[in-house]
Amino acid sequence: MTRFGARLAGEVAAHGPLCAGIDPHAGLLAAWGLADDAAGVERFGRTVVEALAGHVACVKPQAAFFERHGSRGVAALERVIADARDAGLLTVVDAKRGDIGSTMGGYADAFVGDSPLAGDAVTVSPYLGFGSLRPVLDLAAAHGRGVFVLALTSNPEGASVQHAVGPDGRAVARAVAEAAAAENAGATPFGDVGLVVGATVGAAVTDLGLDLEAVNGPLLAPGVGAQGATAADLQQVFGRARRLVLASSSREVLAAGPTATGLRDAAHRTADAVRAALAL
Ligand SMILES: O=c1ccn([C@@H]2O[C@H](COP(=O)(O)O)[C@@H](O)[C@H]2O)c(=O)[nH]1
Repeated sequence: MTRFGARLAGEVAAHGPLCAGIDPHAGLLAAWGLADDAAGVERFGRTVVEALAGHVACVKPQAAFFERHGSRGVAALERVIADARDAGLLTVVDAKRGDIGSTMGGYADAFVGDSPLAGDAVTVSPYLGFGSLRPVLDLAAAHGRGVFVLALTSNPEGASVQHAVGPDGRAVARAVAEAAAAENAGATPFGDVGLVVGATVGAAVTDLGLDLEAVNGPLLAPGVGAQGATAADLQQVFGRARRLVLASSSREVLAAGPTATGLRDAAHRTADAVRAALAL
């Protein structure tokens, strides 16, 4: 079994450091001529997978846009994940789950276990304490899957929690980064426990004393495109940790659909800009 980190490193080397989001917003569904229902989000997601398999390192379906259609929407998400698996395209299921450890075991089963909702990796929230993530970290490792832990999110509201300084004098985000680093110690080319660090966070990484190079795990960087960050911002935010960066862009790429050519061209353009900005 090849671990997630090793598989991701291979895909990034082949296709560039871009994870394309699959976010079937109501507005995008309308623009693509699709209904805002479970069938519409399924067609949307499957179209993106078909267009981008073999062209990007991974895709990131946003669970919320499928869940808003209830059980049929969840079934659509399962179908999109299955298509990606069949096409050899890595998936990061953006579910941002987090709960007390015993319940986290349920989420672990759902997203990194044997369930049809399991992709290659899942996003999780550490704000019930990093230790509450133990079930998902352990199950992901047992299945060769990955976990992306929210550290410095791309939204401005995140700072009120993530920049707060704990009793040990460390910012919350720094404590999260150090806990992830401990999970990845010694892994090559890097480990399976990544962080989410927005491309929009400016100088926060430096100001809060995060050593992202030491994390030695993939750094998922949303915010490129619709949220205003540019590829050039990645160099400033990530500095010496740039080999770990996996930029994420959803709306900007998706707006170029629904044709396969439009989606591919937009994804290639973004991946090329990211690669150039990071001097990879
Ligand atoms: O800090 C975060 C974590 C996740 N996201 C997710 O990314 C997309 C938005 O991407 P756009 O390129 O801005 O369309 C969406 O699924 C978010 O939940 C994020 O934006 N920031």
